Amino acid sequence: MRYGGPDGTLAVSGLNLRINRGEFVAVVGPSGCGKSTLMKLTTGLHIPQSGTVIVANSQVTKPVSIVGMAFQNPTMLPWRTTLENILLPLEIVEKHRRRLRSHKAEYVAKAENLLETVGLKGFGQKFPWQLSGGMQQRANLCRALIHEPELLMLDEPFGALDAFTREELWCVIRDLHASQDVTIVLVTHDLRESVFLADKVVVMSARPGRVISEHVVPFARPRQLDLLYEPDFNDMVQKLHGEIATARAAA
Ligand SMILES: Nc1ncnc2c1ncn2[C@@H]1O[C@H](COP(=O)(O)OP(=O)(O)OP(=O)(O)O)[C@@H](O)[C@H]1O
Repeated sequence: MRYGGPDGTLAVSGLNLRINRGEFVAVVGPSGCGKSTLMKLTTGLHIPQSGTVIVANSQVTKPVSIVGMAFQNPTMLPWRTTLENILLPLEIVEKHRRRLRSHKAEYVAKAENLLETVGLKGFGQKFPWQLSGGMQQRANLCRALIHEPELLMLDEPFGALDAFTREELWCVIRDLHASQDVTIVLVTHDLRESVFLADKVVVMSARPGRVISEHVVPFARPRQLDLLYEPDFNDMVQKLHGEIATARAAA
């Protein structure tokens, strides 16, 4: 995938990655290696000049509707309540749009249920600007999940949060993955986050990005935050750190 025409930036090249249904995969790598590009290729926001992207057995040629996305900065519409923001994707995805009109109460109940799951019970009527950064990020997750996506793409969703809020949200994501039949791809700079959450951590090379290694995370689920202090956990984090440092140096 190259941006900006034939002389533009080659963001990813020779990138091969297979993700199984229901799997939780974290993607890590040096800054600017093409992690976000990989997300955009997977969701059909960009179409590669060569190579193919296949999601749910179909080649991606346009934005994929079975996907939910959450990025670092929650872009909530300030004039809509949190609940109305969460319902927004349903107004966009054709399949849901018609149903939303006739079954509004059902969808509102679902949004309220999701708000409760992420610890925001009763906050649906607040406007986004009345919520803290961590609360907005939780609401952002609800919005990504409202149409029951089969694939959830998370691009640095907790990057802007303090360490405690981030760990709380790791647990929210962990529980969502355990309770819903959803495949999750998480792009992150935080190696502890990748090892705590994922089934498999994929390391990318420096730009143009390709996969240089894949590591199965051996820790049993459900994982508790105590795991962060286990020697085996820290060994794995350190190993990943070393690989990324080497990939950066090779650039
Ligand atoms: N729309 C675009 N137009 C031109 N170049 C782009 C565009 N988007 C990304 N790039 C370039 O492609 C390369 C890969 O970018 P990408 O955002 O995918 O990397 P990343 O690994 O997500 O970066 P970071 O770790 O800093 O978040 C970078 O050199 C970036 O400058």
